[in-house]
Amino acid sequence: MEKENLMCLLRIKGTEVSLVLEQSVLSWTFNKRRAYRKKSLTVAIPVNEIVTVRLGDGKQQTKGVAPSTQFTVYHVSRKSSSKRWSLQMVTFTAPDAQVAHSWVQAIQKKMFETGHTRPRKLLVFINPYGGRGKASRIYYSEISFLFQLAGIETDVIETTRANHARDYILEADLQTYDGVVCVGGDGMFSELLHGLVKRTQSDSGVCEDKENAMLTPCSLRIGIIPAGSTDCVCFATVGINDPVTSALHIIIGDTQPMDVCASYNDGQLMKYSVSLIGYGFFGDVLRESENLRWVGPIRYDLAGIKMVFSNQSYRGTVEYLEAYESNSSPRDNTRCRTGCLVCSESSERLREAAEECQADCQSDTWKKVTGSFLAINITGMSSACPKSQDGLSPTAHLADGTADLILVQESSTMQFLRHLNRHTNRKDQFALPNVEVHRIRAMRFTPEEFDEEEAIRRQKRFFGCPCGRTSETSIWNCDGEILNCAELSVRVHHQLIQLFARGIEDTSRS
Ligand SMILES: Nc1ncnc2c1ncn2[C@@H]1O[C@H](COP(=O)(O)OP(=O)(O)OP(=O)(O)O)[C@@H](O)[C@H]1O
Repeated sequence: MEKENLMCLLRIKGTEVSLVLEQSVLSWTFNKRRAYRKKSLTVAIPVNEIVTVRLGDGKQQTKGVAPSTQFTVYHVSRKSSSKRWSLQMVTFTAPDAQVAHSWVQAIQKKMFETGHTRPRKLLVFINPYGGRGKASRIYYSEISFLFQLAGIETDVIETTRANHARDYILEADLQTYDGVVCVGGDGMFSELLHGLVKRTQSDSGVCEDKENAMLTPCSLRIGIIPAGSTDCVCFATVGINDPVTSALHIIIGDTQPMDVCASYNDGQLMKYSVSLIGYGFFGDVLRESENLRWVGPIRYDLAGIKMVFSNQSYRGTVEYLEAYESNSSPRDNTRCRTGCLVCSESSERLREAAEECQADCQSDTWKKVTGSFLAINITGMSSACPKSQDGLSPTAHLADGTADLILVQESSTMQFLRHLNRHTNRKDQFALPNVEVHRIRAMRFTPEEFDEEEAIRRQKRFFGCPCGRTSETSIWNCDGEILNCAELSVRVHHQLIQLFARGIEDTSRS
Protein backbone atom coordinates (compact mmCIF):
# COMPACT_ATOMS: atom_id res chain seq x y z
CA MET A 1 0.00 0.00 0.00
CA GLU A 2 1.12 3.55 -0.74
CA LYS A 3 2.28 5.23 2.44
CA GLU A 4 -0.09 8.21 1.97
CA ASN A 5 -3.05 5.82 1.95
CA LEU A 6 -2.40 4.69 5.53
CA MET A 7 -4.10 7.89 6.59
CA CYS A 8 -6.43 9.77 4.30
CA LEU A 9 -9.26 12.32 4.32
CA LEU A 10 -12.44 10.73 2.99
CA ARG A 11 -16.17 11.23 3.41
CA ILE A 12 -18.99 9.24 5.00
CA LYS A 13 -22.38 10.48 3.79
CA GLY A 14 -20.81 13.84 2.97
CA THR A 15 -19.06 14.29 6.33
CA GLU A 16 -15.28 14.44 6.34
CA VAL A 17 -13.43 11.69 8.18
CA SER A 18 -9.78 10.78 8.66
CA LEU A 19 -9.38 7.10 7.87
CA VAL A 20 -6.38 5.29 9.32
CA LEU A 21 -5.22 1.75 8.61
CA GLU A 22 -2.78 0.43 11.19
CA GLN A 23 -1.32 -3.02 11.67
CA SER A 24 -4.48 -4.59 13.06
CA VAL A 25 -7.04 -1.78 13.32
CA LEU A 26 -9.02 0.29 10.86
CA SER A 27 -10.30 3.52 12.41
CA TRP A 28 -11.94 6.70 11.27
CA THR A 29 -12.45 9.99 13.05
CA PHE A 30 -15.19 12.45 12.23
CA ASN A 31 -13.60 15.81 11.76
CA LYS A 32 -16.81 17.78 12.32
CA ARG A 33 -18.08 17.25 15.81
CA ARG A 34 -21.47 18.90 15.32
CA ALA A 35 -23.26 16.31 13.22
CA TYR A 36 -22.07 13.36 15.26
CA ARG A 37 -21.88 14.85 18.72
CA LYS A 38 -24.01 12.15 20.23
CA LYS A 39 -21.78 9.43 18.86
CA SER A 40 -18.17 8.56 19.53
CA LEU A 41 -15.96 10.67 17.30
CA THR A 42 -13.62 7.85 16.49
CA VAL A 43 -14.73 4.41 15.39
CA ALA A 44 -12.16 1.61 15.48
CA ILE A 45 -12.61 -1.93 14.21
CA PRO A 46 -10.07 -4.75 14.41
CA VAL A 47 -8.99 -5.83 10.93
CA ASN A 48 -9.76 -9.43 11.87
CA GLU A 49 -13.42 -8.43 12.41
CA ILE A 50 -13.83 -7.07 8.87
CA VAL A 51 -16.03 -9.41 6.86
CA THR A 52 -15.15 -7.95 3.49
CA VAL A 53 -14.38 -4.70 1.67
CA ARG A 54 -15.73 -3.88 -1.77
CA LEU A 55 -15.62 -1.08 -4.29
CA GLY A 56 -18.97 0.67 -4.61
CA ASP A 57 -21.60 2.14 -2.39
CA GLY A 58 -23.04 -1.00 -0.81
CA LYS A 59 -26.53 0.14 -1.92
CA GLN A 60 -26.30 3.39 0.04
CA GLN A 61 -26.51 5.53 -3.08
CA THR A 62 -25.24 9.03 -2.29
CA LYS A 63 -26.62 11.64 -4.68
CA GLY A 64 -24.08 13.10 -7.10
CA VAL A 65 -21.31 10.67 -6.11
CA ALA A 66 -19.75 8.33 -8.66
CA PRO A 67 -19.85 4.73 -7.27
CA SER A 68 -16.33 4.17 -8.60
CA THR A 69 -15.00 6.63 -6.00
CA GLN A 70 -16.65 4.73 -3.16
CA PHE A 71 -15.81 1.62 -1.19
CA THR A 72 -17.72 -0.19 1.52
CA VAL A 73 -16.38 -1.98 4.58
CA TYR A 74 -18.58 -4.73 6.04
CA HIS A 75 -17.64 -5.55 9.61
CA VAL A 76 -18.71 -7.16 12.87
CA SER A 77 -20.59 -4.88 15.23
CA ARG A 78 -21.53 -5.63 18.82
CA LYS A 79 -23.46 -3.85 21.51
CA SER A 80 -21.19 -3.31 24.50
CA SER A 81 -23.08 -5.42 27.02
CA SER A 82 -24.35 -8.11 24.64
CA LYS A 83 -22.79 -11.20 23.11
CA ARG A 84 -24.91 -10.65 19.99
CA TRP A 85 -22.99 -9.70 16.86
CA SER A 86 -24.41 -8.13 13.74
CA LEU A 87 -23.13 -7.12 10.31
CA GLN A 88 -22.56 -3.40 9.82
CA MET A 89 -21.47 -1.61 6.67
CA VAL A 90 -19.91 1.76 6.20
CA THR A 91 -19.33 3.46 2.84
CA PHE A 92 -16.42 5.84 2.31
CA THR A 93 -16.17 8.31 -0.56
CA ALA A 94 -12.64 8.96 -1.84
CA PRO A 95 -11.46 11.97 -3.88
CA ASP A 96 -11.13 9.76 -6.97
CA ALA A 97 -11.50 6.17 -8.17
CA GLN A 98 -7.77 5.48 -7.88
CA VAL A 99 -7.71 6.33 -4.15
CA ALA A 100 -10.82 4.19 -3.52
CA HIS A 101 -9.21 1.29 -5.37
CA SER A 102 -5.97 1.60 -3.36
CA TRP A 103 -7.87 1.58 -0.07
CA VAL A 104 -9.73 -1.58 -1.04
CA GLN A 105 -6.47 -3.27 -1.95
CA ALA A 106 -4.75 -2.12 1.23
CA ILE A 107 -7.56 -3.35 3.50
CA GLN A 108 -7.78 -6.65 1.63
CA LYS A 109 -4.03 -7.12 2.02
CA LYS A 110 -4.23 -6.52 5.77
CA MET A 111 -7.20 -8.91 6.04
CA PHE A 112 -5.18 -11.52 4.20
CA GLU A 113 -2.14 -11.02 6.46
CA THR A 114 -4.20 -11.33 9.67
CA GLY A 115 -6.79 -13.79 8.40
CA HIS A 116 -4.98 -17.06 7.87
CA THR A 117 -7.61 -18.88 9.96
CA ARG A 118 -10.55 -17.72 7.82
CA PRO A 119 -12.33 -20.56 6.04
CA ARG A 120 -12.56 -20.49 2.24
CA LYS A 121 -14.75 -23.55 1.72
CA LEU A 122 -17.28 -25.11 4.07
CA LEU A 123 -19.39 -28.25 4.10
CA VAL A 124 -22.80 -27.30 5.52
CA PHE A 125 -25.40 -29.75 6.85
CA ILE A 126 -28.95 -28.57 7.43
CA ASN A 127 -31.36 -30.69 9.42
CA PRO A 128 -34.68 -29.71 7.76
CA TYR A 129 -36.53 -30.96 10.82
CA GLY A 130 -34.28 -29.21 13.37
CA GLY A 131 -35.99 -26.78 15.73
CA ARG A 132 -39.39 -27.82 14.44
CA GLY A 133 -38.47 -27.18 10.83
CA LYS A 134 -36.93 -23.71 11.12
CA ALA A 135 -33.32 -24.68 10.27
CA SER A 136 -33.62 -24.40 6.46
CA ARG A 137 -35.37 -21.05 6.64
CA ILE A 138 -32.72 -19.69 9.03
CA TYR A 139 -29.90 -20.82 6.75
CA TYR A 140 -31.32 -19.53 3.46
CA SER A 141 -32.76 -16.26 4.78
CA GLU A 142 -30.11 -15.20 7.32
CA ILE A 143 -26.86 -17.03 6.74
CA SER A 144 -26.13 -18.07 3.14
CA PHE A 145 -25.78 -14.45 1.90
CA LEU A 146 -23.25 -13.74 4.69
CA PHE A 147 -21.06 -16.61 3.50
CA GLN A 148 -21.42 -15.35 -0.10
CA LEU A 149 -20.53 -11.81 0.94
CA ALA A 150 -17.40 -13.09 2.68
CA GLY A 151 -16.43 -15.07 -0.44
CA ILE A 152 -16.81 -18.43 1.28
CA GLU A 153 -17.68 -21.30 -1.01
CA THR A 154 -20.19 -23.76 0.43
CA ASP A 155 -21.44 -27.25 -0.33
CA VAL A 156 -24.84 -27.55 1.32
CA ILE A 157 -26.50 -30.85 2.18
CA GLU A 158 -30.01 -31.10 3.59
CA THR A 159 -30.08 -34.28 5.61
CA THR A 160 -32.67 -36.89 4.74
CA ARG A 161 -32.33 -39.12 7.80
CA ALA A 162 -30.74 -39.30 11.22
CA ASN A 163 -26.95 -39.90 11.00
CA HIS A 164 -26.85 -38.73 7.38
CA ALA A 165 -24.29 -36.02 8.26
CA ARG A 166 -22.17 -38.38 10.38
CA ASP A 167 -22.08 -41.05 7.66
CA TYR A 168 -21.29 -38.51 4.96
CA ILE A 169 -18.30 -37.21 6.92
CA LEU A 170 -17.05 -40.76 7.40
CA GLU A 171 -16.95 -41.37 3.64
CA ALA A 172 -16.54 -38.06 1.80
CA ASP A 173 -13.40 -36.46 0.43
CA LEU A 174 -12.92 -33.66 2.96
CA GLN A 175 -9.59 -32.37 1.68
CA THR A 176 -10.98 -29.26 0.07
CA TYR A 177 -12.89 -28.06 3.13
CA ASP A 178 -11.75 -25.77 5.91
CA GLY A 179 -14.61 -26.74 8.18
CA VAL A 180 -17.96 -28.44 8.60
CA VAL A 181 -21.04 -26.57 9.75
CA CYS A 182 -24.31 -27.84 11.17
CA VAL A 183 -27.54 -25.91 11.04
CA GLY A 184 -29.60 -27.55 13.74
CA GLY A 185 -29.45 -28.39 17.41
CA ASP A 186 -27.23 -30.37 19.75
CA GLY A 187 -28.19 -33.61 18.03
CA MET A 188 -26.74 -32.37 14.75
CA PHE A 189 -23.62 -31.13 16.50
CA SER A 190 -23.21 -34.61 17.99
CA GLU A 191 -23.39 -36.12 14.48
CA LEU A 192 -20.59 -33.86 13.27
CA LEU A 193 -18.56 -34.57 16.39
CA HIS A 194 -18.84 -38.33 15.91
CA GLY A 195 -18.24 -38.16 12.18
CA LEU A 196 -15.13 -36.01 12.48
CA VAL A 197 -13.56 -37.79 15.46
CA LYS A 198 -14.13 -41.24 13.94
CA ARG A 199 -12.93 -40.14 10.52
CA THR A 200 -9.78 -38.57 11.96
CA GLN A 201 -8.96 -41.73 13.91
CA SER A 202 -9.51 -44.00 10.94
CA ASP A 203 -7.40 -41.72 8.69
CA SER A 204 -4.59 -41.76 11.22
CA GLY A 205 -4.84 -45.47 12.03
CA VAL A 206 -5.86 -45.05 15.69
CA CYS A 207 -8.16 -47.65 17.25
CA GLU A 208 -10.70 -45.52 19.08
CA ASP A 209 -12.20 -48.49 20.94
CA LYS A 210 -9.17 -48.78 23.21
CA GLU A 211 -9.84 -46.86 26.40
CA ASN A 212 -6.27 -45.67 26.73
CA ALA A 213 -5.80 -44.76 23.07
CA MET A 214 -4.26 -41.35 22.40
CA LEU A 215 -6.80 -39.98 19.95
CA THR A 216 -5.66 -37.76 17.08
CA PRO A 217 -7.06 -34.20 17.27
CA CYS A 218 -9.35 -33.22 14.39
CA SER A 219 -7.98 -30.59 12.06
CA LEU A 220 -11.29 -29.53 10.50
CA ARG A 221 -13.21 -27.05 12.62
CA ILE A 222 -16.91 -27.36 13.44
CA GLY A 223 -19.30 -24.44 13.09
CA ILE A 224 -22.70 -24.44 14.77
CA ILE A 225 -25.53 -22.33 13.41
CA PRO A 226 -28.02 -22.73 16.27
CA ALA A 227 -31.38 -23.78 14.84
CA GLY A 228 -32.53 -26.58 17.12
CA SER A 229 -34.78 -26.84 20.12
CA THR A 230 -31.70 -27.33 22.31
CA ASP A 231 -28.50 -25.46 21.39
CA CYS A 232 -26.46 -25.86 24.57
CA VAL A 233 -23.06 -26.36 22.91
CA CYS A 234 -23.45 -23.14 20.96
CA PHE A 235 -24.57 -21.23 24.04
CA ALA A 236 -21.67 -22.45 26.15
CA THR A 237 -19.06 -21.63 23.51
CA VAL A 238 -20.41 -18.37 22.07
CA GLY A 239 -22.53 -17.05 24.95
CA ILE A 240 -25.68 -16.61 22.90
CA ASN A 241 -27.86 -18.68 20.58
CA ASP A 242 -28.02 -16.39 17.57
CA PRO A 243 -27.48 -17.70 14.02
CA VAL A 244 -25.95 -14.45 12.67
CA THR A 245 -23.48 -14.19 15.58
CA SER A 246 -22.36 -17.76 14.97
CA ALA A 247 -22.03 -17.19 11.21
CA LEU A 248 -19.82 -14.14 11.82
CA HIS A 249 -17.57 -16.15 14.16
CA ILE A 250 -17.23 -18.71 11.35
CA ILE A 251 -16.50 -16.09 8.70
CA ILE A 252 -13.73 -14.36 10.61
CA GLY A 253 -12.19 -17.76 11.39
CA ASP A 254 -12.43 -17.80 15.19
CA THR A 255 -11.02 -20.97 16.69
CA GLN A 256 -11.91 -22.51 20.02
CA PRO A 257 -10.33 -25.84 20.92
CA MET A 258 -12.52 -28.13 22.95
CA ASP A 259 -12.14 -31.18 25.15
CA VAL A 260 -14.18 -34.26 24.35
CA CYS A 261 -15.25 -37.00 26.77
CA ALA A 262 -15.27 -40.58 25.51
CA SER A 263 -17.58 -43.04 27.31
CA TYR A 264 -17.00 -46.81 27.40
CA ASN A 265 -19.09 -49.70 28.59
CA ASP A 266 -17.57 -53.12 28.98
CA GLY A 267 -14.53 -52.07 26.95
CA GLN A 268 -16.67 -50.77 24.07
CA LEU A 269 -16.70 -47.13 23.00
CA MET A 270 -20.25 -45.87 23.52
CA LYS A 271 -20.21 -42.16 22.68
CA TYR A 272 -18.29 -38.93 22.48
CA SER A 273 -19.70 -35.90 24.26
CA VAL A 274 -18.77 -32.36 25.22
CA SER A 275 -21.33 -31.37 27.82
CA LEU A 276 -23.38 -33.49 30.23
CA ILE A 277 -22.93 -37.15 31.00
CA GLY A 278 -25.47 -37.79 33.73
CA TYR A 279 -26.60 -40.85 35.69
CA GLY A 280 -29.55 -40.91 38.09
CA PHE A 281 -31.60 -37.73 37.83
CA PHE A 282 -30.61 -36.58 34.34
CA GLY A 283 -30.67 -40.14 32.97
CA ASP A 284 -34.15 -40.69 34.38
CA VAL A 285 -35.41 -37.33 33.09
CA LEU A 286 -34.26 -38.20 29.58
CA ARG A 287 -35.80 -41.68 29.75
CA GLU A 288 -39.07 -40.26 31.02
CA SER A 289 -39.08 -37.43 28.47
CA GLU A 290 -38.87 -39.94 25.64
CA ASN A 291 -42.28 -41.26 26.74
CA LEU A 292 -43.64 -37.71 26.58
CA ARG A 293 -42.34 -36.73 23.09
CA TRP A 294 -45.88 -35.96 21.97
CA VAL A 295 -46.10 -32.93 24.30
CA GLY A 296 -43.13 -31.14 22.66
CA PRO A 297 -40.17 -29.38 24.31
CA ILE A 298 -42.07 -28.97 27.59
CA ARG A 299 -41.55 -32.72 28.05
CA TYR A 300 -38.19 -32.08 29.74
CA ASP A 301 -39.82 -29.86 32.39
CA LEU A 302 -42.61 -32.35 33.01
CA ALA A 303 -40.18 -35.26 33.25
CA GLY A 304 -37.96 -33.18 35.55
CA ILE A 305 -40.82 -32.47 37.95
CA LYS A 306 -41.78 -36.12 38.06
CA MET A 307 -38.22 -37.27 38.70
CA VAL A 308 -37.61 -34.70 41.46
CA PHE A 309 -40.60 -36.04 43.37
CA SER A 310 -39.69 -39.66 42.73
CA ASN A 311 -36.43 -38.85 44.59
CA GLN A 312 -34.79 -41.99 43.30
CA SER A 313 -31.21 -42.70 44.24
CA TYR A 314 -28.92 -45.44 42.96
CA ARG A 315 -26.16 -47.27 44.76
CA GLY A 316 -22.75 -47.72 43.30
CA THR A 317 -19.09 -46.82 43.38
CA VAL A 318 -17.55 -43.89 41.58
CA GLU A 319 -13.80 -43.89 40.99
CA TYR A 320 -11.97 -40.98 39.48
CA LEU A 321 -8.55 -39.70 38.52
CA GLU A 322 -8.11 -36.14 39.68
CA ALA A 323 -6.86 -33.47 37.30
CA TYR A 324 -3.17 -32.72 37.39
CA GLU A 325 -2.05 -29.91 39.66
CA SER A 326 -3.20 -26.69 38.07
CA ASN A 327 -4.14 -23.18 38.97
CA SER A 328 -7.86 -23.95 38.69
CA SER A 329 -10.44 -25.78 40.77
CA PRO A 330 -14.21 -26.26 40.49
CA ARG A 331 -14.78 -23.93 43.46
CA ASP A 332 -12.43 -21.08 42.50
CA ASN A 333 -15.27 -18.86 41.28
CA THR A 334 -13.52 -17.95 38.03
CA ARG A 335 -15.01 -18.27 34.56
CA CYS A 336 -13.59 -19.69 31.33
CA ARG A 337 -13.73 -16.74 28.94
CA THR A 338 -12.23 -15.73 25.59
CA GLY A 339 -8.45 -16.14 25.74
CA CYS A 340 -8.66 -18.25 28.94
CA LEU A 341 -5.16 -18.73 30.38
CA VAL A 342 -6.02 -22.00 32.13
CA CYS A 343 -6.99 -23.50 28.75
CA SER A 344 -4.13 -22.01 26.75
CA GLU A 345 -1.50 -23.04 29.29
CA SER A 346 -2.95 -26.53 29.65
CA SER A 347 -1.25 -27.86 26.51
CA GLU A 348 2.21 -27.35 27.95
CA ARG A 349 1.20 -28.77 31.33
CA LEU A 350 -0.46 -31.85 29.83
CA ARG A 351 2.37 -32.51 27.41
CA GLU A 352 4.75 -32.82 30.34
CA ALA A 353 2.31 -35.04 32.23
CA ALA A 354 1.29 -37.27 29.30
CA GLU A 355 3.61 -40.12 30.14
CA GLU A 356 2.65 -39.97 33.78
CA CYS A 357 -1.02 -40.28 32.78
CA GLN A 358 -0.38 -43.43 30.81
CA ALA A 359 1.13 -44.95 33.94
CA ASP A 360 -1.55 -43.61 36.31
CA CYS A 361 -4.48 -44.94 34.31
CA GLN A 362 -3.34 -48.44 35.11
CA SER A 363 -2.16 -47.87 38.66
CA ASP A 364 -3.86 -47.29 41.99
CA THR A 365 -4.24 -43.54 42.17
CA TRP A 366 -7.97 -43.66 41.53
CA LYS A 367 -10.06 -42.08 44.30
CA LYS A 368 -13.24 -43.84 45.33
CA VAL A 369 -16.68 -42.78 46.60
CA THR A 370 -19.33 -45.39 47.39
CA GLY A 371 -22.88 -44.31 48.11
CA SER A 372 -26.43 -43.92 47.03
CA PHE A 373 -26.49 -41.21 44.37
CA LEU A 374 -29.38 -39.03 43.28
CA ALA A 375 -27.18 -37.79 40.48
CA ILE A 376 -23.73 -38.40 39.08
CA ASN A 377 -22.87 -35.70 36.55
CA ILE A 378 -19.75 -35.27 34.50
CA THR A 379 -19.50 -32.10 32.49
CA GLY A 380 -16.65 -31.16 30.19
CA MET A 381 -17.72 -27.51 30.10
CA SER A 382 -19.93 -25.26 32.19
CA SER A 383 -23.01 -26.56 30.32
CA ALA A 384 -24.48 -23.08 30.59
CA CYS A 385 -27.76 -22.65 28.75
CA PRO A 386 -30.42 -19.93 28.55
CA LYS A 387 -32.23 -21.47 31.54
CA SER A 388 -29.08 -21.76 33.65
CA GLN A 389 -26.71 -18.97 32.62
CA ASP A 390 -23.84 -20.31 34.75
CA GLY A 391 -24.54 -23.95 34.05
CA LEU A 392 -23.94 -27.19 35.88
CA SER A 393 -20.38 -26.31 36.81
CA PRO A 394 -19.83 -22.58 36.36
CA THR A 395 -16.02 -22.66 36.56
CA ALA A 396 -15.47 -25.61 34.20
CA HIS A 397 -13.13 -24.99 31.28
CA LEU A 398 -13.70 -25.69 27.60
CA ALA A 399 -10.23 -26.89 26.75
CA ASP A 400 -8.04 -27.66 29.78
CA GLY A 401 -8.18 -31.46 29.52
CA THR A 402 -10.51 -31.87 32.51
CA ALA A 403 -14.17 -32.39 33.31
CA ASP A 404 -16.03 -31.68 36.53
CA LEU A 405 -17.54 -34.63 38.39
CA ILE A 406 -20.55 -33.66 40.51
CA LEU A 407 -21.82 -36.23 42.99
CA VAL A 408 -25.18 -35.68 44.65
CA GLN A 409 -25.78 -38.18 47.40
CA GLU A 410 -29.18 -39.34 48.64
CA SER A 411 -31.13 -36.57 50.40
CA SER A 412 -34.64 -35.28 50.93
CA THR A 413 -36.62 -34.01 47.97
CA MET A 414 -36.41 -30.49 49.42
CA GLN A 415 -32.63 -30.65 49.67
CA PHE A 416 -32.34 -31.88 46.07
CA LEU A 417 -34.70 -29.12 44.91
CA ARG A 418 -32.48 -26.60 46.70
CA HIS A 419 -29.46 -27.94 44.80
CA LEU A 420 -31.30 -27.78 41.45
CA ASN A 421 -32.69 -24.33 42.13
CA ARG A 422 -29.21 -22.96 42.74
CA HIS A 423 -28.38 -23.61 39.08
CA THR A 424 -30.70 -20.76 38.20
CA ASN A 425 -30.20 -18.25 41.02
CA ARG A 426 -26.39 -18.05 40.98
CA LYS A 427 -26.01 -19.37 44.53
CA ASP A 428 -23.29 -21.98 45.00
CA GLN A 429 -24.93 -25.30 44.08
CA PHE A 430 -22.00 -27.23 45.55
CA ALA A 431 -22.23 -25.67 49.04
CA LEU A 432 -24.58 -28.35 50.33
CA PRO A 433 -23.66 -31.26 52.61
CA ASN A 434 -24.72 -33.98 50.16
CA VAL A 435 -22.96 -32.48 47.12
CA GLU A 436 -19.31 -32.77 46.15
CA VAL A 437 -17.44 -31.71 43.03
CA HIS A 438 -14.06 -32.79 41.67
CA ARG A 439 -12.01 -31.73 38.66
CA ILE A 440 -11.10 -34.96 36.93
CA ARG A 441 -9.49 -36.49 33.84
CA ALA A 442 -11.14 -39.93 34.03
CA MET A 443 -13.99 -41.64 35.90
CA ARG A 444 -15.56 -45.05 36.19
CA PHE A 445 -18.83 -46.09 37.79
CA THR A 446 -19.84 -49.52 38.98
CA PRO A 447 -23.51 -49.95 40.00
CA GLU A 448 -24.43 -52.02 43.01
CA GLU A 449 -27.36 -54.35 43.12
CA PHE A 450 -29.70 -53.65 46.05
CA ASP A 451 -31.01 -56.14 48.57
CA GLU A 452 -34.62 -57.28 49.01
CA GLU A 453 -35.38 -54.79 51.78
CA GLU A 454 -34.37 -51.88 49.57
CA ALA A 455 -36.43 -53.30 46.68
CA ILE A 456 -39.55 -53.37 48.86
CA ARG A 457 -38.89 -49.85 50.15
CA ARG A 458 -38.72 -48.55 46.58
CA GLN A 459 -41.91 -50.32 45.51
CA LYS A 460 -43.84 -48.48 48.25
CA ARG A 461 -42.89 -45.05 46.89
CA PHE A 462 -45.71 -42.86 45.56
CA PHE A 463 -43.72 -41.85 42.44
CA GLY A 464 -42.19 -45.01 41.06
CA CYS A 465 -39.42 -45.33 38.54
CA PRO A 466 -39.93 -43.73 35.11
CA CYS A 467 -41.04 -46.88 33.40
CA GLY A 468 -43.45 -47.83 36.16
CA ARG A 469 -41.31 -50.56 37.70
CA THR A 470 -38.71 -50.41 40.41
CA SER A 471 -35.32 -49.93 38.85
CA GLU A 472 -32.06 -50.99 40.43
CA THR A 473 -30.09 -48.89 38.08
CA SER A 474 -30.53 -45.71 36.13
CA ILE A 475 -29.24 -45.02 32.62
CA TRP A 476 -26.76 -42.46 31.34
CA ASN A 477 -27.77 -39.28 29.59
CA CYS A 478 -24.90 -38.49 27.25
CA ASP A 479 -25.34 -35.04 25.66
CA GLY A 480 -29.08 -35.69 25.48
CA GLU A 481 -28.85 -39.23 24.15
CA ILE A 482 -29.59 -42.39 26.11
CA LEU A 483 -26.81 -44.84 26.91
CA ASN A 484 -28.69 -47.90 28.01
CA CYS A 485 -26.21 -49.13 30.58
CA ALA A 486 -25.26 -48.39 34.17
CA GLU A 487 -21.59 -49.34 34.26
CA LEU A 488 -19.57 -46.68 32.49
CA SER A 489 -16.09 -45.28 32.28
CA VAL A 490 -15.30 -41.85 30.94
CA ARG A 491 -12.06 -40.34 29.75
CA VAL A 492 -11.40 -36.70 28.86
CA HIS A 493 -9.49 -36.07 25.62
CA HIS A 494 -7.72 -32.75 25.66
CA GLN A 495 -8.61 -30.38 22.80
CA LEU A 496 -9.76 -33.16 20.49
CA ILE A 497 -11.88 -30.84 18.37
CA GLN A 498 -11.97 -27.18 17.38
CA LEU A 499 -15.01 -24.98 16.94
CA PHE A 500 -15.47 -21.80 14.95
CA ALA A 501 -15.92 -19.81 18.16
CA ARG A 502 -13.82 -17.89 20.67
CA GLY A 503 -15.42 -18.87 23.97
CA ILE A 504 -17.69 -16.50 25.83
CA GLU A 505 -16.50 -12.89 25.65
CA ASP A 506 -16.21 -11.08 28.95
CA THR A 507 -18.47 -8.12 28.26
CA SER A 508 -18.78 -7.13 31.93
CA ARG A 509 -15.87 -4.68 31.66
CA SER A 510 -16.90 -3.03 28.39
N1 LIG B 1 -33.50 -35.51 7.92
C1 LIG B 1 -33.59 -35.98 9.14
N2 LIG B 1 -34.64 -36.75 9.52
C2 LIG B 1 -34.76 -37.21 10.78
N3 LIG B 1 -33.86 -36.98 11.76
C3 LIG B 1 -32.79 -36.24 11.45
C4 LIG B 1 -32.60 -35.70 10.14
N4 LIG B 1 -31.47 -34.98 10.13
C5 LIG B 1 -30.95 -35.08 11.38
N5 LIG B 1 -31.74 -35.82 12.17
C6 LIG B 1 -31.59 -36.15 13.59
O1 LIG B 1 -32.46 -35.29 14.33
C7 LIG B 1 -31.96 -35.17 15.66
C8 LIG B 1 -32.32 -33.83 16.24
O2 LIG B 1 -31.75 -32.84 15.45
P1 LIG B 1 -31.33 -31.41 15.96
O3 LIG B 1 -30.48 -31.53 17.14
O4 LIG B 1 -30.78 -30.69 14.78
O5 LIG B 1 -32.71 -30.70 16.28
P2 LIG B 1 -33.47 -30.35 17.61
O6 LIG B 1 -34.69 -29.61 17.23
O7 LIG B 1 -32.57 -29.64 18.57
O8 LIG B 1 -33.76 -31.75 18.15
P3 LIG B 1 -34.42 -32.20 19.52
O9 LIG B 1 -35.89 -32.15 19.28
O10 LIG B 1 -33.86 -33.58 19.70
O11 LIG B 1 -33.98 -31.22 20.56
C9 LIG B 1 -30.45 -35.37 15.56
O12 LIG B 1 -30.06 -36.32 16.51
C10 LIG B 1 -30.22 -35.87 14.14
O13 LIG B 1 -29.48 -37.07 14.14
